[in-house]
Amino acid sequence: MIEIERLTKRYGRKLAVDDLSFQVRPGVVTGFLGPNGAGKSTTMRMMLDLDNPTGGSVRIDGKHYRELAEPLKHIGALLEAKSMHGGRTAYNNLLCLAQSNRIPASRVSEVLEMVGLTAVAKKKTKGFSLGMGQRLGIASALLGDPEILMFDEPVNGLDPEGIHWIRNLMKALAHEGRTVFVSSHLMSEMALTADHLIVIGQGRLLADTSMADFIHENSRSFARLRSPDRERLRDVLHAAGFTAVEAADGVLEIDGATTEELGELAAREGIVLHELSAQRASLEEAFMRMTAQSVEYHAHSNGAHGPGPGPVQGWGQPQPAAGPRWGERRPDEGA
Ligand SMILES: Nc1ncnc2c1ncn2[C@@H]1O[C@H](COP(=O)(O)OP(=O)(O)OP(=O)(O)O)[C@@H](O)[C@H]1O
Repeated sequence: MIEIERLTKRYGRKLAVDDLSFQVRPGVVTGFLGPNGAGKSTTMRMMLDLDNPTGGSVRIDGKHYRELAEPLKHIGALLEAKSMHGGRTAYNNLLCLAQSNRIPASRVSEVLEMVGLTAVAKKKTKGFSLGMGQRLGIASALLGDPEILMFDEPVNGLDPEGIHWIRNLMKALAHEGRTVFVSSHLMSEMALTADHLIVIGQGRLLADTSMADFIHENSRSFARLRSPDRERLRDVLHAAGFTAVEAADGVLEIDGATTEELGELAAREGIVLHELSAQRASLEEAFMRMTAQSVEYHAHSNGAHGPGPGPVQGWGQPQPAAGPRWGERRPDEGA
């Protein structure tokens, strides 16, 4: 278990992490999300005692990192900018780490095998590809067989097979009862991997919730109906008390009705349907709605980014209906 309490980090005038409190629990994969510059890496560095907090604390299994005698046996981490000694072989890089934590040398071969690097164990790491470097970083995280694992952007540089492998590895580690904390910019990947989410924006906690609730609370769900008899369908829906909105492709979109209700209504009225489908936003859309107000860097473009944000129900308080999204201009930015 990782416990973050009132964690704060200030760099000069920049408040990178702002009074952040949350816990990362064992047995599930917890995703760590936030727009660029939200403070994720700073938070992760403070978790590993690589950066000193301005205020607040991090506890790893109830202790501060520096109180852990052999930290690799408690927490293993893959950080984005993991530095390995390029002049050493993969094996020797891991052996040095193992020796400093009184981990038997036999474990080095074991973790190299686990990450698929046995064949290049005796090669110097300076020639490693990004993907091989990631695998070696993951091997170093697994070295001490720790109960807590932290991965910052683990799929960076991995090919589809590698992405599949790391996804299954994280799930398996969580299934064994370990604490798994992972950050990623790849929303589709996060949606497939994480059970729980911690979302931050501008250093502050925006959400601490299950994946399912996050998507449910931050997205519009509606039904799509397509019929060659659209006008009559619209009248029938209206008479039944449903509001149908016509989308650009001529499909009717109806909020607040189940596909069962709508299908049965159409059948009763003898209306042919060519499509009847339930629509639910992706994690990416939900994330963009949730974090719209806290995106630090905005690209200047004409912003072709799918459906615009509608009213959002946040955590106990209503969020602004339509904030700037990635690729959009903020109202105060002028032409
Ligand atoms: N050493 C530093 N000195 C000054 N400012 C810093 C330093 N490290 C981070 N920051 C600032 O703190 C904020 C948080 O940065 P951080 O790298 O933690 O964000 P992040 O969520 O990991 O971003 P990204 O998704 O882009 O990796 C940013 O505004 C960043 O510019």
